[in-house]
Amino acid sequence: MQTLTTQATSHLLGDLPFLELRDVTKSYRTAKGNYTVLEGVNLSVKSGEFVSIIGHSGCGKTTLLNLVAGFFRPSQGEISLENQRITAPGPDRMVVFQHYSLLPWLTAYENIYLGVQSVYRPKSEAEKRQVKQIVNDHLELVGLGDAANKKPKQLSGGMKQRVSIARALAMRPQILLLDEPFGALDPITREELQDQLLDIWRQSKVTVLMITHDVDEAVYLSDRIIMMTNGPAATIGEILTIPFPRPRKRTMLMEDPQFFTLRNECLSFLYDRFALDVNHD
Ligand SMILES: Nc1ncnc2c1ncn2[C@@H]1O[C@H](COP(=O)(O)OP(=O)(O)OP(=O)(O)O)[C@@H](O)[C@H]1O
Repeated sequence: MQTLTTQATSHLLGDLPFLELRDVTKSYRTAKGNYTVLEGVNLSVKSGEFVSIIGHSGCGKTTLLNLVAGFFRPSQGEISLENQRITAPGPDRMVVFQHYSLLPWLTAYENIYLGVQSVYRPKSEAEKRQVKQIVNDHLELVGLGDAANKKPKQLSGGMKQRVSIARALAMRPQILLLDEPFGALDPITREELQDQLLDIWRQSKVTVLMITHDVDEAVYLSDRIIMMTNGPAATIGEILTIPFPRPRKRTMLMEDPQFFTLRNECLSFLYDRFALDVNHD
């Protein structure tokens, strides 16, 4: 077991604190007063780690991701990346949403180019060539070199999501924040993209924080699964470490009894210990 855990986490880049959430509370101001979504969230993520967040709808997963992205500030507590407090969005933290958010009038290439040039602001011809190279490299990375000149309406859902991931990665972020990235895709495309995401993650060594509602997906992809309690004032209820070595092979994992033990731990957390009261008013 010890060997397995060491193998499984050997891709992590050091033991220094990377992303840290300390006593994070977030309240929204509403017409009925303050609504506390998250309370006392503490989390430490290592560089290169793949962490998934699961929890019932409305418990505050997107709020948590938005706080790390810097779209909002915590009401209390603090979030830091490499000991620098996060106070605003930045190219070191890129978000990929469920619904692609590509500009429909631009090609796949142009969608990525727009983001990259806003970060690098190339002036000389050499810098412009470098930016073009970065865009092409990332289109290749997600296997879309041939679709560079297609507009979003000419791409499938899976291809659009790959453009979104390429666009985010092309900014060379330290953290990739994925908000249900495969939620809108059919099951086969979803599995293909999960495998592709694992390849990309291994190549880019980016740290990933991903929200998902799919327990199998979380167990297959993650180093750790963060399980959120129900809101209001949700917090981290439990953290599950996934000990499978990498690279992982889906077919082998699906035959491993430990896969089902881990999956059942998540399901029991969600549907026994933190089941939603569907009969509430
Ligand atoms: N800007 C806001 N103002 C007030 N309330 C908000 C705001 N944003 C989110 N909320 C509320 O905070 C709670 C948590 O929302 P959030 O989107 O973070 O949950 P979630 O776990 O990501 O949900 P889902 O899984 O359905 O996407 C919800 O009750 C939501 O209505």
